[in-house]
Parts: sequence; C-alpha cells; structure tokens
Amino acid sequence: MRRIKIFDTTLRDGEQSPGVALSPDEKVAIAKQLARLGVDVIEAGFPIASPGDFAAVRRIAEEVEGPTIAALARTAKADIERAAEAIEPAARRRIHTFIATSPVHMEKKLRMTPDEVVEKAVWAVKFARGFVDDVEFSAEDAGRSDPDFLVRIFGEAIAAGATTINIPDTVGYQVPWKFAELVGYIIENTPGADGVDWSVHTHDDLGMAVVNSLAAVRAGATQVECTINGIGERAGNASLEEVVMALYTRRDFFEAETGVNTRELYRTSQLVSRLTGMVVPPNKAIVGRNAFAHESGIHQDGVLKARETYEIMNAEIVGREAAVMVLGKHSGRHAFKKALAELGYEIGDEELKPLFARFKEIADRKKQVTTEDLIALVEDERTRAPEMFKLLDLQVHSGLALTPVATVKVKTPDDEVTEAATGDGPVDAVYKAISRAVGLSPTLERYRIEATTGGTEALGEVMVRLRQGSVVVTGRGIAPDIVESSARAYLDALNKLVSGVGAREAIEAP
Ligand SMILES: CC(=O)SCCNC(=O)CCNC(=O)[C@H](O)C(C)(C)COP(=O)(O)OP(=O)(O)OC[C@H]1O[C@@H](n2cnc3c(N)ncnc32)[C@H](O)[C@@H]1OP(=O)(O)O
Ligand SMILES: CC(C)C(=O)C(=O)O
Repeated sequence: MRRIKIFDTTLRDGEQSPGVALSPDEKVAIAKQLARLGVDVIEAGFPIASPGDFAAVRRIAEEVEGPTIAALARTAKADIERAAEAIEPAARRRIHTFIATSPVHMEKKLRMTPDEVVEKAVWAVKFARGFVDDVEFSAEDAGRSDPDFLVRIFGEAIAAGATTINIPDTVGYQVPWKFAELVGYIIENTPGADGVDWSVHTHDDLGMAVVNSLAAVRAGATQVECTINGIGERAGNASLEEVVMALYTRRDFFEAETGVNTRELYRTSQLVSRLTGMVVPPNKAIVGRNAFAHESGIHQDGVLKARETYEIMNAEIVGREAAVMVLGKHSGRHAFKKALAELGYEIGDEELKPLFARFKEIADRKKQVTTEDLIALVEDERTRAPEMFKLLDLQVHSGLALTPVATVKVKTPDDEVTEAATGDGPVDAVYKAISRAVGLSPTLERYRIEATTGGTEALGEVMVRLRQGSVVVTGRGIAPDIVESSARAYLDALNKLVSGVGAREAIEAP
C-alpha cells in the first residue's frame, strides 16, 4: 500500500469561502479536531493576510500537536517572514510558497515573464528554507499551465530545496483523464522528482475536484490537499471525507492508504459546518444527512436482508450511527413491519394490510412518516370500531370574512349521503354536516388536538368524546390535515356509538 498524505486546507482555502470568517478560537478548535482526525498537514492560514490570521496560525502552532503546521506565503519576503514567525512554535512546520505559472496569470495578473516567475520561485524556496526544512512550492493555476514550463519550474524549485511540489488545478478546469496525464508527465520528467512529495490541490468548479485528485493519486501523487465538507474558494475544494473514503473503500483499486481515523470524519464535518455556518447538503456523500439513509422499499428490503446489497460502507466507519430507514411514500411492507416491530408492535399479516394501506395514504401527503406517526396510526387502527359510516369526501371553505361551510360525503350502511352545513368554525361546520348525513347528533363533550411531532409537517391527531343519553364514546382520527383528522375522529366515535364497541356508561357527577 502506498501512503498518501492528507494536507487539510480547511482553515486557509476553506476559509476563503465567501461569507466565512473564523475567529482564532474557532480555528484552534477546528485544528485540534483535525489533529484528532489524523491529517498529516494542517494549513493553518495565510499569516500576511491579517493580524487575526497571523494570531490564529501562531496559536495553532503553539497548541496543536501531531500534524505538520503549514502557513501560506506568496513569493514575497514579507509573506515568508510572517509565515515563518507564525509557525515558529510548532514541532513540525512547513512554509508553503506559491506563484502562478499559467500564461494568463503570468501576463495579466503578475505582469511577469516566465523567466522572472522561475527566478522568483527559486528565490522564495531558498529564502523559506532559511527558516524551515520543510518547504512546499505550488505553481498556481498549474491546471492551465504549459506542462514543460511546469517541469522546468518544479525542477528548479526542487534544486532550490523544495520538499513538496504541489500541482494545483486552481480554477477547477481539469478533467480526470487530462489531469492524470499532466501529473504523470510532470513526475516522470522533472529532475529530482524522486526526492519530493507530489501534491495536488483541486477545485470543484466543474464538480470534479475529488475525482481529479483521485486520478492524480493513480498517476503518482503522494499528497492530496482538501477541505472538510469540500468548502473553499468559489465552488470549493476536493472534499477530504470523500477523498479519504474513496481511497479506503476502493483500496483494492488504489492500493493506497491514508493516516486518517475515519471514525472522526462525521464529527469533524459537523464542527466545521457549525463554526463556518456552511450547511452540509442532505445528499452530500459521507457526511450528508441522507448519505446512509434508505427510503425506498426495494432498497430497504435489500438492506434488511443483507446490508451490503445497498451499502458500500458502514455508517459506523465514518463515525455515524448505523444506516437509517426513512419511512416515506416509497417504502415497502418489510421496512414498515420492521419499524413497527422496533416499536414493540407484533403485527400479523391480516393486521398489516389495512395499516400499510393507511400508511401509504399518509406517506403520499407527508414527506416523512415519523415514529410518533406510526404509533398514532397503529393505536388508531386498533381502537377502531367497524366502519358503519365512512368518510368519502370533505370540502371546507373558510376565511376571515367567510362563514365556514363544509360539505361532506359519507358512506352509510344503505347509501352515500352528501350534506352541507355552516358552523362557527370549519370543524363545527364539518361536525354539523356529518351529523346531518348520518342522522345522529350526540353531544360533543370534549375535543382535543395534538401534533404527533413538531413542525408544520406533523400529523394532526384529534380525540373527541361524544355522549348520547348515558352512553359515552371516544373517537380518534389522524391525518396531515387537521380538519380531516377532526372529521375522522368524529366518525370513529359515531361508529362506536352505533356499534357499541368501546362504548361505556357515563359516570354522573354526584
Ligand atoms: C489560489 C489561491 O487561493 S492564492 C491565496 C488567495 N488568498 C488570499 O488572497 C487571501 C488573503 N489575501 C489578502 O489578504 C491580500 O490579498 C494580501 C494581504 C495577500 C495582499 O493584499 P494587497 O497587498 O492589498 O494586494 P492585492 O491582494 O490587492 O493584490 C495582490 C498582489 O499580490 C501579487 N501576487 C499575487 N500572487 C503572488 C505571488 N504568488 N507572489 C508574489 N506576488 C503575488 C499580485 O500580482 C498583486 O500585486 P500588485 O499589487 O503588484 O499588483
Ligand atoms: C495556493 C494554491 C495552492 C491554491 O490555493 C490554489 O492554487 O488554488
């Protein structure tokens, strides 16, 4: 196995994400977690950029043990001196100096000739070597640079004392085949190539940062520069967790390993997301909320039978809880039954049928069916009386300047009856319309509504108590729409009243 070094630049290139500014305390907290994660190098910042950045790099150099602490510097005297001063307390320290090598950058931005660029690079590497033994040289925009010019400048940088050579695809222009070709060509042709680490630093402008880094590893790169959650300038950098887990999961192919403790990946991702305020998309590989969740029936059934049918990694290996089954409109009977069994409900095939049908009805109207929804569903179904009256349709009009009016269609033992009524509120109107339809008007003694979970997505669970003479019944109804759950609860109670199921004598107050 080849050992690939992980160079984390969350605190430098990651912090270049628009809208992100970390305080020194926050940077130290992230750096300590990166050390626990086991990265080889932490690029702690760009000390010349600001007094705050200098202070953060300095504190990381003082307080964080384990990884090499690197600081970025242009090929400028003041930058290199400031970087050297900032990392001075670290046990292992690196100065990372860079200059652009693409024609457009040299001509338009730096306004320098290629010869001047080479001269500046050589000078900077030698000057940095005066402070530290570990110097990284990067050819900014290497992805759009002439390969032979890169061979030339890298050869000279190595001769000047650079110990790591970085090939950045600064603007995310590369594609894996071409990038692998470029990296392979450079390593093969640069004098002194064997004595240094070969690094890549890729950006995600075309969504290829990770795959370009992996292609470079195949072509001989020994270090990958990346960030937690893939944050960074513009569309971001190669995501550390994706690079690491790709190398780990496909070690059969890459024949390479990193020193990262993968079980710390999720925790690190959460910390970076919290402190930077950059939300991790739910579908983000490895660390997104859905990365280890299964929603569809066929997948859930497969995973229940053998996890590896739909999982290429265990969630635990990246520090997350085991894969979760999310119940929704695509779920099937196997996952539904398993979820109920986990809640302690022994459900036979006969009972499963109507329960599953109602679950699908609810799931069609609700994004996710929660544990609380399931409990309410089973309890509702189990205490249900034979359906003499069944709700077929319901329409309600209400508003600030409208008298609420409800129209209901109810199936009775003999017929389908449609009735309408007005009321003090939409529920009152519905209850009056149902009473007319079924020819019963018991007293509504109690009405209670609860949301099964928080949020506007919750199912509304309604409980009503009706009284007719000395007989009392309670009814329950649940649905995503609270007027519908009110109607269902009322009809459930009416069914109990006429069937006698669950009916009891009222206890009169003395
Ligand atoms: C690809 C990357 O991600 S590189 C890192 C990018 N990160 C950052 O820029 C964040 C921190 N940057 C900063 O705080 C500021 O840009 C500073 C402090 C570095 C410089 O600020 P200023 O002196 O005001 O210069 P400004 O940023 O406007 O322009 C950059 C200057 O550096 C020069 N420059 C750019 N890269 C290099 C280099 N590698 N070596 C030497 N000079 C360089 C530019 O040509 C320009 O010089 P000029 O003023 O002679 O035209
Ligand atoms: C400084 C270099 C490595 C960089 O960030 C880039 O080229 O994107």
